[in-house]
Amino acid sequence: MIIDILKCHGSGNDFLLIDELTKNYRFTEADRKRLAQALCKREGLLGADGILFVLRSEKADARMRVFNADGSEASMCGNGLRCVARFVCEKLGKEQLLIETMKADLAVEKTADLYQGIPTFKVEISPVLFNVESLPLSINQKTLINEPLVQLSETLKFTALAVPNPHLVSIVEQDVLDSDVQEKLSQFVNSPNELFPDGVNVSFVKRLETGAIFVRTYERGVGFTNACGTAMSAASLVTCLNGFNETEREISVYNNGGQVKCVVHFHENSKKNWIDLIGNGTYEYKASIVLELNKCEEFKLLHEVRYDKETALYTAFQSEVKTYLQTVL
Ligand SMILES: N[C@@H](CCC[C@H](N)C(=O)O)C(=O)O
Repeated sequence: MIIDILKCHGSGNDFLLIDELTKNYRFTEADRKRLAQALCKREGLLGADGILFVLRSEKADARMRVFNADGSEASMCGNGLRCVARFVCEKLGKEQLLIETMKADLAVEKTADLYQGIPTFKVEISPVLFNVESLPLSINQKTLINEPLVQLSETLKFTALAVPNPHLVSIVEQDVLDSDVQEKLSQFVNSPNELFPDGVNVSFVKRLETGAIFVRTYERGVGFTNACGTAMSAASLVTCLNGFNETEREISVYNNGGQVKCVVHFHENSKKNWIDLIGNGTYEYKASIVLELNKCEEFKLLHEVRYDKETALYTAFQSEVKTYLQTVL
């Protein structure tokens, strides 16, 4: 069969988007898993952090399913949702949409360019859950908010939250960021272990200045990525809880793939808490691949159309971010 692929990224967190909104591919669950494992391989012809399947929805404008590079399905993907927001907005000729995801229907909209010429989208990250069962995290307490988790570290403090995919966030200093602590700890919690039976996305956060943070994430099912949208949203919220940033105010979140903005809407007794994640949805190329679904690894690339202009604009933005980061990290 022939499958059309759109290669896109949000903050350098890159995806293969497959359109099932206007095309009838009819994948089984096993096909989706195999496609993710085969097409996302970095040493292969395509390579990506995950696949975004865009489907029809009965209750929203479209539905997004996200599969990590290892074939596991995630409940949410913030950077991916921005790419899906752009794709569906352009298909339907709209600027505001509702996208169905595994656990919530989320509002997305086109917004002012983050940097000249960069298509920018604001997406809702919710629900926000602190009860440890929602990750799940197996400890004898209801929540873990800026507290030690001695099984992982004797010195670091962690916050565990689901937005709604699971995140473990620690605010650290530069020496810890420069060390191999994050990699070792992330590999442990993402291998069979009793603390996080389903694994967890692990983010280390460095405070840069008021209203600005740097976030690096080891993603469940992938490894270190340039950026993780739900992690940057979760990290922004954690810095508000720690009193470093303020809710309802824009926070610049820097990452190894660029920068996004987050606005945290969180109030202790509020019925609904959420985070606005604002950033690019950049297209890299369109391609068609030929494969047999039971032999996904053996696919052939038919042709490619590249989006050179917008890719170049994003690269210019990234160099500005890198220059800034060299002065603060
Ligand atoms: N990169 C994503 C999150 C993708 C899913 C994650 N690896 C998980 O398994 O929860 C994002 O931008 O949020």
